[in-house]
Amino acid sequence: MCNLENEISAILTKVQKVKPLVHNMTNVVVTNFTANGLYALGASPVMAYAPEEVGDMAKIAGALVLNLGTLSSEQVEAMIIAGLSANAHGVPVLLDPVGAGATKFRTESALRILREVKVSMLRGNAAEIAHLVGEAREIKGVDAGASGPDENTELAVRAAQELNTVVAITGVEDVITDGITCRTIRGGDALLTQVTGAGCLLTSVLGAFAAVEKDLVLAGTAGLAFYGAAASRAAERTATLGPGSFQVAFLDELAKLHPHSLKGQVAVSEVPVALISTSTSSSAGDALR
Ligand SMILES: Nc1ncnc2c1ncn2[C@@H]1O[C@H](COP(=O)(O)OP(=O)(O)OP(=O)(O)O)[C@@H](O)[C@H]1O
Ligand SMILES: Cc1ncsc1CCO
Ligand SMILES: [Mg+2]
Repeated sequence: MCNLENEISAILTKVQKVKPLVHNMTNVVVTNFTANGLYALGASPVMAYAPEEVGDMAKIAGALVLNLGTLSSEQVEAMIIAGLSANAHGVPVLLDPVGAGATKFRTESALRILREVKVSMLRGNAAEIAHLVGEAREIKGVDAGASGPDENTELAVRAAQELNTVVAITGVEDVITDGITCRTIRGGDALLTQVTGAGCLLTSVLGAFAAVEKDLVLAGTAGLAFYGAAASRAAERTATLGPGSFQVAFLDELAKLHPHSLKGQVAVSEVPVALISTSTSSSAGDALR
């Protein structure tokens, strides 16, 4: 498993070297945090929304991130223009279906984008992803409800197979899968749930990793692992202070990430997909502890 750690670390180094341009069509709540988080990581953010320009911006980006957090029908149309341009130019498209399941418009818009655009990676909390495959799970606005199974490997594999994309489900434990390879990533800190946009920034960070690595399960594993490591380190310093201090420390820790930052902070496990489809999953040992 040392090999996996080396491969993951090399992707971080590549992000820091290439500084990929990430085109974000995101929500009004998290725009500034997303830009600052991408800068901290070493990437270049740009936000562009006008239907007249999104096609041109998407084609020069390293990745396009579509986030439905404060969507309007006009924005969905612009996202489809951007997505099709990205598809035509080989630019990976990431979708964050914020609040899917909370309203019909959100669920239908996410499904429409998945139908009309080739989405490379879908990242959401368990409730959002569940609603996209017709499984009802408690969702409170943009937050996953407390109920539901602890493990999301089965849901992630099913979603990846049915929606034909790489799926990342985040929560206490993160999962990433293309329906064939499946990994869980355990790290981070519950303080992330008290900072708005921790999930939205994560999707954009995954965009930066996808921009430099074609194997999207590997890119996603790296993005999830380093994001968790930065959060764990920030929480070590600020847990007694609160979410405001944590948010600032988290940006600082994203900027300090280096290839050895995962040590002792994050556990990555391979989960055999054959076991997932027949029963609830079982993890096959920690890879990075
Ligand atoms: N209880 C927890 N303990 C540790 N890390 C967590 C916990 N809950 C979520 N996270 C981490 O928080 C980050 C955001 O995931 P989350 O599932 O909360 O996204 P989200 O619901 O889409 O967030 P938002 O919509 O507010 O941006 C991920 O890195 C995830 O691993
Ligand atoms: C709070 C909130 N509402 C719509 S988007 C958003 C940011 C976190 O998803
Ligand atoms: Mg979210």
